[in-house]
Amino acid sequence: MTQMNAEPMNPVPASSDAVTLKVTGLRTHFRIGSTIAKAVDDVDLTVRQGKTLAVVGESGSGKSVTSLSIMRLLAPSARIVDGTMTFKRRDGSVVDLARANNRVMRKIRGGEIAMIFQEPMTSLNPLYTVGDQIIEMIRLHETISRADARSRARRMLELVEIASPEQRLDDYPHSMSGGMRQRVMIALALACDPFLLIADEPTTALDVTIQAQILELLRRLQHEMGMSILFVTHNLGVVAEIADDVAVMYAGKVVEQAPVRSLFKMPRHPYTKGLIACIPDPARDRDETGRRRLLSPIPGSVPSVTNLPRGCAYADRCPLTVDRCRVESPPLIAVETLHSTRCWRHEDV
Ligand SMILES: Nc1ncnc2c1ncn2[C@@H]1O[C@H](COP(=O)(O)OP(=O)(O)OP(=O)(O)O)[C@@H](O)[C@H]1O
Repeated sequence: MTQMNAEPMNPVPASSDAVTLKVTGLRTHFRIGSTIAKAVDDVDLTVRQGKTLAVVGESGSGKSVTSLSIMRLLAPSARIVDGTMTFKRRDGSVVDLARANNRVMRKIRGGEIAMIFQEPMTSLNPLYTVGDQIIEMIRLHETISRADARSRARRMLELVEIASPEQRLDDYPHSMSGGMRQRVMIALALACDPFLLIADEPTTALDVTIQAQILELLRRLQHEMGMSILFVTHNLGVVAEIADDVAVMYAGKVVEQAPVRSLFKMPRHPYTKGLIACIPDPARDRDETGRRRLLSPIPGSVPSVTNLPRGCAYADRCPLTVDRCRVESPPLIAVETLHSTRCWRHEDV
């Protein structure tokens, strides 16, 4: 195993309850002509230090807009209209990312919070060698000679298990395979030893064996570097592999957040329960005679964020809906320490 440093680079504090990022009441809306799309509407999230929070939900539920809000990389038509995003910085100070000025955000982006995407070429420039891109990233955030930055860049490639790292530094991204480019993007993201890594569907486009290798790599790097990870995915199977905590999003809201075991063992929102029932399981999905049983998909579809209902956005699809659900949107209710749900009927789930 390649190891850059035996000690965690961001040592995890004794208290496992230390929090790297706390998002409270985040609302990010888009203006489309005279219509308002409430892409993110009252999101609460907690990323614990040194832990992975997976944000899971169907397409369009607001996962990417949440991560882009944290990075403050939103499209010009988007606006953070409410909420706080409290981030603990490297120097121990605390900043509200919703209100930080652009100069502070430029320091934080890449240096303290890094992001990786589904498509590595979103981050990699095809015109520059891999080495030049990592060196430039390091020198943007640190006063360091080119030679020292190059040797750090080589160590970063070693860390992400790329063979012959010295030679690979001089390669262009297009000469590499998809899995290798993903590793380079991770090396680029981690070059400045971030406190928080936001990974937006980083394994979705890869085939399953490469996907498993990348998840394993992220787990190892997190252990060695002590960083927190916010992992965006629509795949609950991946969540089970990588997460410590899970936030389930639906129509712009977090409808349930819990430690991964509690969430799978005792989901307290009907939507989470429905998602879990959709995970293929060869043992469960056969009847007594060994015949394949059909999976039970959730009926209906997610309401449009330009026309959300007055009460719970899941009411039309939910088997537990009562009158109250259609008129009053439930708040996030704590059902246990670290476990909360947005459901009036949580006791009956
Ligand atoms: N630039 C934009 N202008 C208008 N609406 C947008 C824009 N970007 C996103 N949205 C809307 O915001 C909502 C949330 O989108 P988001 O990309 O966060 O979903 P997601 O959960 O990440 O989905 P996916 O898994 O497909 O990436 C969607 O309804 C989407 O159409």
